[in-house]
Amino acid sequence: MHKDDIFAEPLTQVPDFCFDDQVAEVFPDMIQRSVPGYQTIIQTIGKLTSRYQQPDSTYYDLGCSLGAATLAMRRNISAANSTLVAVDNSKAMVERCERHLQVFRSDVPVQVKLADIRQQPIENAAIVVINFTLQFLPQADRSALIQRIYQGLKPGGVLILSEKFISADHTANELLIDLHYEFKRANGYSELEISQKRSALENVMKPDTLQQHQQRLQQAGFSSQTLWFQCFNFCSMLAIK
Ligand SMILES: C[S@@+](CC[C@H](N)C(=O)[O-])C[C@H]1O[C@@H](n2cnc3c(N)ncnc32)[C@H](O)[C@@H]1O
Ligand SMILES: O=C(O)C(=O)C[C@]1(C(=O)O)C=C[C@@H](O)C=C1
Repeated sequence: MHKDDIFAEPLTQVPDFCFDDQVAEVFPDMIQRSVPGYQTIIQTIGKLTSRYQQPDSTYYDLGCSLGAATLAMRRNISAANSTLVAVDNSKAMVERCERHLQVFRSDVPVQVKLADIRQQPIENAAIVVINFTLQFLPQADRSALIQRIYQGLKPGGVLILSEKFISADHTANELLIDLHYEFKRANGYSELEISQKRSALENVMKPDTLQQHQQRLQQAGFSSQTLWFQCFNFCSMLAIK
């Protein structure tokens, strides 16, 4: 696995973060060392897939990157006539995702698409996963996507939404951010790497509060929702149609 040292040297100007070749190359190491509970979330997406699968359905992974969640879903689908659709608008990610999926054999067909998730039709879905991707959409576009997902889910279908979040409570917010930085330090990132990555993400990743997410899911029409994972300022939610 290639080590993420993208922000290790001082940069005169830190460019906006983007999912280019350089990031795609180190992504497994980057996400593992940056997102607390990432492995737990991926494994649980697998468990939730075996629980909520339905025959004759489509499964979506929106913002699939290298396909970690796609693979976890695919490994756990046994229902007849299932199809997976994995979507990402980074060419570097999609190319690697396709190669990655070919390494493991499966009878469940996967379509990997280079596209904007805002344009991806959602139809006949048993499960839709958006793992740490909604946070990269302009805030004004988030509700429309969640509404389209709701409409594209079958009755009993589920949305699994993982996000970094902020807290409206200033003290709590500072604490969770600080604990996240401590996690990064413990995983070998230097102060310089942490601060340059923060600058790179500042303009491109705008996290919502948990309340905003919960309200958005409710307004879309989901009959049931729960936070099933939280570690520091990272969480995953499940919403059922
Ligand atoms: C943090 S990564 C997602 C990680 C991945 N879901 C996983 O579980 O390993 C965010 C991904 O979303 C993609 N992305 C961001 N905005 C997008 C958009 N509008 N349409 C499609 N993909 C998008 C990026 O290219 C990137 O690969
Ligand atoms: O490194 C951070 O501080 C993050 O916010 C982590 C985060 C994410 O939440 O998606 C941001 C970008 C990288 O793609 C991987 C993880």
